[in-house]
Amino acid sequence: MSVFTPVPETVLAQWLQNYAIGRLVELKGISAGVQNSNFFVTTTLGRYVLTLFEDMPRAELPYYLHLMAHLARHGLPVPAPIANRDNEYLGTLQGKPAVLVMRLQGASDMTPDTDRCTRVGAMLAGLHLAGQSYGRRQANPRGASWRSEAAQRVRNHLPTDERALLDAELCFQSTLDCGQLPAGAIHADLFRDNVLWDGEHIGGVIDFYFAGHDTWLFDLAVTVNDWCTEADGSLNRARYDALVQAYHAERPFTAAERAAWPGMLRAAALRFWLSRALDFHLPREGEMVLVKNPHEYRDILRLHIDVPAPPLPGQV
Ligand SMILES: Nc1ncnc2c1ncn2[C@@H]1O[C@H](COP(=O)(O)OP(=O)(O)OP(=O)(O)O)[C@@H](O)[C@H]1O
Ligand SMILES: N[C@@H](CCO)C(=O)O
Repeated sequence: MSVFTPVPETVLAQWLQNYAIGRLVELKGISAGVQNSNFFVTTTLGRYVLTLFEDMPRAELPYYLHLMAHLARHGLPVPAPIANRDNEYLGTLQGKPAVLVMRLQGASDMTPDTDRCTRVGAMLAGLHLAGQSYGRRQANPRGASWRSEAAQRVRNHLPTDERALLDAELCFQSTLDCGQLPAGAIHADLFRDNVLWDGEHIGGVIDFYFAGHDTWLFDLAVTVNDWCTEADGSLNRARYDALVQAYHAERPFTAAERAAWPGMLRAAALRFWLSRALDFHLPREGEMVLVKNPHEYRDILRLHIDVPAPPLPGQV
């Protein structure tokens, strides 16, 4: 259930008068999603998604909304936010920050084939290149400093073997120098459930609410860890090759990126192990978070340590 704040039709119909998108025809709560309240909204002029932000600080929202607008303007299948009559993306509805975005076509695919991995790799490279001209900057909210701080909060709740793994990994991560890696606006959560497929095409890339400024390689590692792993955490070589080669064809890897890659796959696995372990061991009272299995990402991390991924393509 992911309508945490109900919106009566009469209230929405009134609120829509702040916009130039016609009159309300239909309002329907969306059952997927665990962070915010989402609704499909149909008006006499089109189909939209309404999001009420439940916990996110209002001051951080413009970065995400303007990034979505920027990427949509560059032709990426990203939902463009709708400006109201005051020319603002962000409004207030039922006391919560609220936004309307375009509703995109398609449904997510949790068992993608190599063709779909190829399309995702190429799209991610395009997203990074288009993001180069985005003027705003906000740090990755789950970047290296968050990871150190989250590890300190969770470590005493872990069993001994996991604590040893965590300590060793933090020590390893502290030796990595990412200063030479190309960076920019990244999605940072490009999991399979955040891509909508419309036939063979990507109809939509959604959920930009973990986006921020970080290395492009970190974004690729997050994506590979979700799209190219088997249930036991091991890499599926065919999907891996498809995704990284398609990315490389659009935005060739640098020598520094090829050297940093094994450590970056580990950093990306650590990020989701930590966020899931925090939600599991230290659930925040009053926050509505669906707890995902932390062991999945602990195991992906272990496998990256034991069996380093094949090198990225490019000149050695
Ligand atoms: N622009 C859009 N066009 C079409 N469908 C959308 C759009 N935005 C969201 N959806 C649908 O709403 C569902 C929930 O959205 P989303 O995943 O962004 O929820 P959330 O709670 O904000 O985030 P989280 O993934 O962290 O739970 C998606 O699975 C998708 O089906
Ligand atoms: N993609 C995250 C959930 C937050 O969007 C995870 O699988 O842990």
